[in-house]
Amino acid sequence: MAINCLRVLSKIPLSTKPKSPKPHLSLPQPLSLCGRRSASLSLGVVAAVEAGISHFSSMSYDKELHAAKKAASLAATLCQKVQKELLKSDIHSKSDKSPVTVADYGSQALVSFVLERELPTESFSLVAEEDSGDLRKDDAQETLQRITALINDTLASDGSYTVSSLTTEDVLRAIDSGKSEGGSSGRHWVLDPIDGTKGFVRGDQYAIALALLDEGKVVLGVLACPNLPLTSIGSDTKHSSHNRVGCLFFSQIGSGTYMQPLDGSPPVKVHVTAIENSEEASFFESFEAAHSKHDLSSAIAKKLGVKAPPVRIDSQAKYGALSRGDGAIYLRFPHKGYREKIWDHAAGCIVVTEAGGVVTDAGGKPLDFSKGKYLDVDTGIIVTNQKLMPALLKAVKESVEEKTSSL
Ligand SMILES: Nc1ncnc2c1ncn2[C@@H]1O[C@H](COP(=O)(O)OS(=O)(=O)O)[C@@H](OP(=O)(O)O)[C@H]1O
Ligand SMILES: [Mg+2]
Ligand SMILES: [Mg+2]
Ligand SMILES: [Mg+2]
Repeated sequence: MAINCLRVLSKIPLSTKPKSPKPHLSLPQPLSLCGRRSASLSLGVVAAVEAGISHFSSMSYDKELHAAKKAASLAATLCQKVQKELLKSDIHSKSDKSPVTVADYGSQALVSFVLERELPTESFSLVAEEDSGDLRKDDAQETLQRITALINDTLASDGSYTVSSLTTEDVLRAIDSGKSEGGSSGRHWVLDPIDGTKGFVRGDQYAIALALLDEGKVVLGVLACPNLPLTSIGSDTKHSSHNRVGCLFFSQIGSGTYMQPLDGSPPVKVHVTAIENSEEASFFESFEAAHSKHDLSSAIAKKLGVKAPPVRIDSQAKYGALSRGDGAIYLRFPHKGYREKIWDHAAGCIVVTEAGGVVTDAGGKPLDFSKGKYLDVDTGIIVTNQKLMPALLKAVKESVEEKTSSL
C-alpha cells in the first residue's frame, strides 16, 4: 500500500520561506511551544508570540533534519549488513567503470522511501547518484530481488513503518525518484547513497551523505559514517582495535554541527580544530590516488611546514572527521577532466562550515550548489579552519603555479 503512494517527482518550486533563516536557539530538541505559553499573557500577546514562533519554526528545518537522520541511519543499517557479508555478485560496474553495489541501490531506495514517508506534505525532489537503468535489464533480476529483500528486511527489523513488503517495481521507482536536476529554486534533497563505494568494497570507510538545498543553498546535512571510530582518527592518535565505530554527523544552517553514535546515544556539539600554526596541522586526502593528486597535496603541505603524514581515508568521512578536529586540512585536487558532483560535497560542506570551518575551491570561492548536479570548481576543493585558510590559499596558489610552469 505504502509504496504505491510513492509520489511522482515534482519540479514545482517548493519553498515559500525567506532565503536566510536565522540561527536556531538550540538543537537537537525541537522548540517547545508549551514552554512559551504563559497564563499571564493577554490573548493579543499570545497571538503575537505564537505568530513569532510559527514564523521561527517555518524558518527551521527541524522536521527535515529529523527525517534525514532517520533515513541515513536506516540506510547505514542496510549498508553495514551488506558490507559484513559482501558477495562478489553484490558488486557491479557502471558504464563509467566505477563500482556500484546492491547496498548503493538499497541505500538510495531506502532514503527516498523514508523521506517521502516522513515528509508526506512536502513535494519531493531528489538529486541522487544512482539510477535504475542497469537493474531493469533482464540479467539483473536476481540482483534486484536481493536489493528488494535487503530493503524489506531493514524496514521490518526497524519496525517504524507499517508497510506491506515493497515490490521490485516499488524499489525501481524509489531509486528513480533521485532523477531531479536540482538547481537554484525550490528545495532539493541531495544524496550520495554510498560515498566511497571503493572503500565500502575494500571494507574501509564510506558514508551515506544526505543534504537539503533550499534556493540553491545547503541548509542541512547528514553524514552517516558506519566505520568511523567515535574517537579521533587524526595522524597523532593511536588506533585501537577496541575503538567503537559508527558516527552520525548532522547540521542545520545556523545551528552548529553535532555528532552522535549511530547506535542512538545522545549527540555532542563538535568544532573544527582551533590550531593556528600550520606546522601543527595534519591533513586528509582521498585514499584513491586516482581521485586526487597526492603529489600536489604533499607540495602544499611542505610549503605549510606540515610535519604529519597525510591521513588517507575514503569518502566524506573526511569532512566528518575534520568537523570534530581530527585533522586541520582536507585537500582534494581531481585529475584533469573530472567534474565534481554536488552529492560528493553538499552534506560534508555544511557539516564542516557549521562546525566553524571553511570550504572553498582552490581560488578561494565558496562552492556553488545551485547549478544543477555538477559543481564547477577552480582546480580543486580545500577545507580548513578560518585561521589557517589565508596561509593555505597562498600555499595552494603557489604550488599550483609551480606545477603548471613545470609542465
Ligand atoms: N576521477 C575522479 N576524481 C575525483 N573524484 C572521483 C573520481 N572518480 C570518482 N570520484 C568520486 O570520488 C568519490 C569518492 O570520494 P573520495 O575521493 O573522497 O574517496 S577515496 O578516498 O578516493 O576513496 C566517489 O564517490 P562514490 O562514487 O560515491 O564512491 C566519486 O564520486
Ligand atoms: Mg560519492
Ligand atoms: Mg556513491
Ligand atoms: Mg559512485
